[in-house]
Parts: sequence; structure tokens; C-alpha cells
Amino acid sequence: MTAGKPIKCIAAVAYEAGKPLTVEEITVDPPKAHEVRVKIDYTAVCHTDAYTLSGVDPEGAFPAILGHEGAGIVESVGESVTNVKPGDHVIALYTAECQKCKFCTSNKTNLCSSVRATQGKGVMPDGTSRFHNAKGEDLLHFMGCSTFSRYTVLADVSVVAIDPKAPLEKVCLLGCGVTTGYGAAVKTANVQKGDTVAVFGAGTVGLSVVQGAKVRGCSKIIVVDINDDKKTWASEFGATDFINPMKDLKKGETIVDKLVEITDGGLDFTFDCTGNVNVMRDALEACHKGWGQSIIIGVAAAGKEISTRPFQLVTGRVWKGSAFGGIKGRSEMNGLISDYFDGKLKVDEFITHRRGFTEINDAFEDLHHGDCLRTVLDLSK
Ligand SMILES: NC(=O)C1=CN([C@@H]2O[C@H](COP(=O)(O)OP(=O)(O)OC[C@H]3O[C@@H](n4cnc5c(N)ncnc54)[C@H](OP(=O)(O)O)[C@@H]3O)[C@@H](O)[C@H]2O)C=CC1
Ligand SMILES: N[C@@H](CCC(=O)N[C@@H](CSC=O)C(=O)NCC(=O)O)C(=O)O
Ligand SMILES: [Zn+2]
Ligand SMILES: [Zn+2]
Repeated sequence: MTAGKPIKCIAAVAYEAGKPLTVEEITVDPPKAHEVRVKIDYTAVCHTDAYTLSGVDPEGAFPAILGHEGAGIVESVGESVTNVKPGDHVIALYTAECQKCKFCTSNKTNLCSSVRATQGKGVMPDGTSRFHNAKGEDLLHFMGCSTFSRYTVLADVSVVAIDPKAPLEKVCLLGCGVTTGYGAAVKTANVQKGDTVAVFGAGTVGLSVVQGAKVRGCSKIIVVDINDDKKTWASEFGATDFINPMKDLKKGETIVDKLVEITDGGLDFTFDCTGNVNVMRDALEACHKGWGQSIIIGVAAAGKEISTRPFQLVTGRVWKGSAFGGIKGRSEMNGLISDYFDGKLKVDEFITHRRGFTEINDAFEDLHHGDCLRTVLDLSK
């Protein structure tokens, strides 16, 4: 009934950096060729949404509809869409997978170039927006997803159909945080049985690295976080040790000294899940000489740069990065859903808060409290 027509629906609009979102009625245009319109049922708020809203994202532009950790049901598709159909249950993918570009066919990366340039400018691949406010002004898209709207339009390469038995109110988390951390451990780093691992930052991303390391049988999984309240979670997700650098170090001792001491020379793998460039340096320098690898996952603000003595790299430590855990969304998401059904991948455990969509600004507040991993918003409320 709605196919081919504009839809009026509720959305949360970020009009200005650093200001609360405005929940209001917007108009969502029908999908054009190679586009899909999705009714979003559930979305979580990721730290990256808060990062962009704060104004420190070099790609952040306003007014925009943020949100990228969402799941819903396809309402209609534009011409030439073959990978999904109306009624399919889908997860939005901020890392597209066209399966044709130089990146997708390289078998070296999950980064896809098909829509990334326009995605970074907040528009659809044809350079225009599908969102308009009541004044008729265009609203920008975000990360190719814009899940903070009851209806959104995505490029077909940015959508994956999933097993309809998967509960959308839970697996929406596979749209970012859980997949990112888990994939960073099992794909980007490809940690192995017996490896030693340190994870800096015990949010959803860091704790998902921990569960990946546990699945692979790593011998030591050390979580480093400045908040003691994260200790119980760390242990529940599989950490063997927890260090709070604010209180667990001797006078004059650094976190690098401590980690190197308790691991007989340093770790096989470390992961930054904080976005703090000083932590990124510590994570690299805590790696074992000769082979230790440090994976940067955290997103740092505009203008921030990483540094270390080149000698750290000369002597065999490796700095790597990971986006969306190295996971190719369209090819590999259903594998993660199977792991979830088989009890190998924890997802539900990250949902500490649930709210109606109109409470979205409270969900951003939740992020700043130590008792929150993810708040899932119900778009029907
Ligand atoms: N590369 C990618 O594909 C992706 C990157 N990200 C990025 O990953 C990072 C983590 O995301 P998420 O887990 O959602 O975020 P959270 O904010 O939930 O987790 C970060 C954790 O790090 C802790 N922390 C802060 N400073 C330090 C420090 N100096 N040393 C140790 N721990 C510290 C925080 O403690 P406290 O709560 O007390 O501040 C918090 O527990 C973010 O930067 C996010 O933008 C997210 C998804 C995908
Ligand atoms: N826009 C930022 C970069 C933000 C960033 O690094 N995003 C991550 C995902 S964060 C998800 O919560 C990512 O996958 N980056 C790869 C990409 O292609 O965007 C900036 O310009 O610094
Ligand atoms: Zn995210
Ligand atoms: Zn591609």
C-alpha cells in the first residue's frame, strides 16, 4: 500500500552538534533504483552516534538522522534490487558489501568502496537525500543507515536479509558493537588457542573482543578499564584478569610495565576499544617484542593522532586497525546469527536498558553511565 509513495513517520533529528535530538514527524521518499526502504523496529545507540552528535567527527554534518545499529523489515524496494524483497527481516550495514568493487573482490578487506564516498557526505549514492522535515528541508543520512527513523532508505548493498526467527530486538546489536569486537578478535587478529590478549575498554566492543578471545581458547584475557564496575562483566564474558590502571598499579609503575611483567615480556594481541590515542600507544607498547599485534578499534576525535617510537615497530610490534570487525556483512552476518542461536555468541547480555523511541535522548545519557552497555530503542513506542 505504501510502496512508491512518500511515508510520514517519526524520526529523531540531530539539528546541531552538542544539542539533544528533536523527535518529530518527517517524510521519507520511496526508494530509487538499487535502494531499499526499511521499517526499523529496533535500534541501539552506539558510542559512535554520540561521538558524531558531539561535533568531533570530521564527517559529521547536520541536520542529520543518526543511528546505525538497527534492524527491521523491508517495506519496499526500488528497481533492480535483487538481494532483498518486501517482508524480509534485515540488519542495516554501515560497511556495505557490493561483492564487485576492487575492495570486495580483493579478499583482503571488508571495506567496500561502492557507496562509501556518498555515505560519508550523508547522501544516497545519487547525491540526494530521501529524508525531509515538515518545512520541506532535506535531512542528511548517516553511515548509510540512519536507523533513528521509523522508516529509512538504504543502498541495497547496505542491507542483509537474516533468518526471520532471529529476534530483531536483540540481533539489532549485530549491526555494530558485538560484530565489531567479536570480528576484531576472530577475523582481524585471528587469535588462536593459547594466545595472550589484553583488551583496553570494557564497553560492548571490548567485551565482544573478550568473547571472541574466549571462543578461540586464549590463555590470558586481560581487561583494562578505569571503571571497577566493569570487572564483573569482564569476568562473565570470559576475561581471566581485570586491571584498573587508576588504582591497581604500584607507585611509578605504568600499565605497560604491569602488563609486560605479568605476561613474561608482553602480549600476543592487544585491542584498543576506547578511542583514546594515549591508550592506543599503551596498547601497542604492551605487545610482545618480535610479534605482538595491536588492533585499533576505537574512534578518535578530529585532530587526534597516534604516536610511538618507531623502534617499537622496528622491533616487531604491529599496529593494525579494524572496521566492523573485518566482517563482510552480506556474506557473513547469517553465520553470526547461527553462532548466536547455537549459544556461541552472546548478544542478549549486552542489553542493559530498553526504552521507547521517544526517550532517545535519555538513551544517549545512558551511555555515560557505567551501568550501561547498550540501550535498545523500540521504534513502535
Ligand atoms: N572500528 C569500528 O568499527 C568501531 C569502533 N567503535 C568505537 O569503539 C569504541 C568503543 O565503543 P563502545 O564499546 O560502544 O564504547 P563504550 O564507551 O561503551 O566503551 C569504552 C570503554 O572504555 C573505557 N575507558 C575509557 N577511557 C579508558 C582508559 N583510559 N583506559 C581504559 N578504559 C577506558 C570506558 O569507561 P567509562 O565508561 O568509565 O568511560 C568504557 O568502559 C568507541 O570509540 C567507538 O566509537 C565502535 C563500533 C565500531
Ligand atoms: N567518520 C569518522 C570515522 C568513523 C569511523 O572510524 N567509523 C568506523 C565505524 S564506527 C562504528 O560505530 C568505521 O568502520 N570506519 C571505516 C569507514 O569506512 O568509515 C572520521 O572521519 O574520522
Ligand atoms: Zn557503532
Ligand atoms: Zn564493494
